[in-house]
Order: sequence, then C-alpha cells, then structure tokens
Amino acid sequence: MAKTVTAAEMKERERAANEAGLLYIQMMENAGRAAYAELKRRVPALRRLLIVAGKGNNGGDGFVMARVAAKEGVQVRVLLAEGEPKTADAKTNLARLAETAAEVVRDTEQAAFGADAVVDALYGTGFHGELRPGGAAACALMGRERERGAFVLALDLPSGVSADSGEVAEGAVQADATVTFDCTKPLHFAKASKPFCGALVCADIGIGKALGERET
Ligand SMILES: NC(=O)C1=CN([C@@H]2O[C@H](COP(=O)(O)OP(=O)(O)OC[C@H]3O[C@@H](n4cnc5c(N)ncnc54)[C@H](OP(=O)(O)O)[C@@H]3O)[C@@H](O)[C@H]2O)[C@@H](O)CC1
Ligand SMILES: [K+]
Repeated sequence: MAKTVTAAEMKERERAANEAGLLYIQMMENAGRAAYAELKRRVPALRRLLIVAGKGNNGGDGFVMARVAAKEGVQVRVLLAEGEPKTADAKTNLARLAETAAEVVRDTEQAAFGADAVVDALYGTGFHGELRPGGAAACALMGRERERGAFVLALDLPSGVSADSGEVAEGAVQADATVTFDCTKPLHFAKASKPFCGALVCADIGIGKALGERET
C-alpha cells in the first residue's frame, strides 16, 4: 500500500528526489507516461483524446500525456484552460508538443471534438479555495463530456478538490479514475472527496527508488 502524504510532504519528497538526481522534468515525464499507460488500460480503443490543462505542473503532466498519445497516432486536442503555463517544466512540455500533431486550443468552445477520453490536468495539489469562472467553465466542460460518454481520467486528483482537506469546491470534476503519483494524498480517502476520484491508482514515478526506500 502506498503511503499517504500531505501536499507539503509531497513537495518535500519531490525536492529530495530532485536533489538525489531524479530531476523534476523526469518526474513529470514519468507521471505523464504512467498516467497514459493507465488510460490505455481503461480505454483500449482510444482514438480521440482531450486534455484540459491548467497553468501549473498538473498541466505539465497533461502535456507529456498529449505528446505520448499523439506519437502513438491518437488524435489529441489540448485545451489551455487557464492560458499559457507558468512553470518551467510545463512550458518545456508544451513546447515539445510542436513535435507532434496534437492541436492546442485556448477557448473552451473549441474543445469538444468527440473525444473518447478526457484528461483532467487542470489543478493538482496546488489547488486551493473555490473555482474561479474560467476553471468552473473548464470543469463544466469535462462534466458535459462525461455525460456524453467520454471517460474522465484525473491527474493526481479531480480538479476543484483540495488535496489535504478533501474539501470539494462547487463544480469540481467527477472522475471515472484518478492516477496519483508516488503517494496517495488525504483527499483520496476523505469522505466528501473520495467519490469524486472514481477508481484510484497510485503510480510509481521513481521517487521511492531515488530516495533509497525499500521497494514494496
Ligand atoms: N513538483 C514535481 O516535481 C511534480 C509535480 N507533479 C504534478 O504537479 C502538480 C502540482 O503542481 P503545481 O504545484 O504547479 O500546482 P497545480 O496543481 O498544477 O496548480 C497550481 C496552479 O493552479 C492555480 N490555482 C490554484 N487554486 C486555484 C483556484 N481556486 N482557481 C484558479 N486557479 C487556481 C494556481 O494559481 P494561483 O493560485 O497562483 O493563482 C497555480 O497556477 C501535482 O499535483 C502533480 O500533478 C508531477 O509532475 C510529478 C512531479
Ligand atoms: K487534476
């Protein structure tokens, strides 16, 4: 069983792993690849994929997924729901999408294209408070896509949920599955937020090994 840690403890594990030689950009690569492998297990006939990305590292994980999927021949559309990414690693991975046929759109209106699956890469452990109008619109889009039959996979946690308290903001994403990274977080088990996660998978992104922890 994976350990459960708070958002601050997770940041500290990532910092220590980076210092031990597993660079942040490699952790993001591992996270995006692990999530994509899980999505393929759940939606084997994946042909069209919509990635809804925020401006932080959760969005960066989504850009990695977009690249890997597009290189496999999946039709990929990426919605920059909060505008351009703000973190260095997310920026790098958005730039790398130019290597692929993935389409990047900036308007919620342009996002719907009959996707089989939608990746919620809007907010991860950095989310706090209530949804603002742009975020609420992106979450509502994911809700409509799910009602239409698309499989919704959340990266780390469903957007609109706070990692430590499990508080669920009005309009939060309902996921079919959530892939979290390295360790689970309190929201995955809190009474109010657990149902929003769907099936929970904790993916190994190499941090335990980098920290010299015994493999389980
Ligand atoms: N670190 C690593 O090495 C690894 C990290 N990984 C991944 O990174 C994720 C954490 O990334 P992160 O810390 O960049 O935060 P993230 O969750 O993307 O969101 C922050 C953005 O959201 C915004 N925001 C917040 N609240 C908001 C609101 N109510 N309404 C609107 N906006 C709001 C906030 O904006 P601000 O509050 O500053 O305005 C900020 O711009 C983690 O969950 C995992 O997926 C993996 O790649 C593994 C390696
Ligand atoms: K998310």
